[in-house]
Amino acid sequence: MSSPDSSSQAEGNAAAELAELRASVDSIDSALLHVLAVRFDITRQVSELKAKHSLPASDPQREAEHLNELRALATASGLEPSVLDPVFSLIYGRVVRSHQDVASSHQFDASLVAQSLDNRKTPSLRRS
Ligand SMILES: O=C(O)C(=O)C[C@]1(C(=O)O)C=C[C@@H](O)C=C1
Repeated sequence: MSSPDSSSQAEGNAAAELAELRASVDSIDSALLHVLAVRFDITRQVSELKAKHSLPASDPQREAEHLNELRALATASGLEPSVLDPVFSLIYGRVVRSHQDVASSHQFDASLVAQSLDNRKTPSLRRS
């Protein structure tokens, strides 16, 4: 049987090992966050491009094809491919919403410009 001393030492070792593993998890999460921020920065440019050219916000075929490529990559990296589905469904959902928001604000801007051009055409009512 282990003495109280050796079991508290084992607990201390486990706590130290857990802290070390958590530090690794934390740095990986920071890297993930950074990569995600860069991805959203690029898809923000896609939002602008799609809004400017009135392209559809969502492209299910591109999503399906890309997800298939990623599934193959996941398998090759020893990852269970199904973990990708909820992650990418969330990412695509967010991106499509951003595309829609940017498209609406472009439409709003365009209608304000049209309105102000229209107002300029309307003869002003002058009092005689
Ligand atoms: O590639 C596009 O057309 C995008 O809008 C980007 C993106 C993505 O986040 O990867 C987002 C939405 C589309 O449905 C497909 C892909």
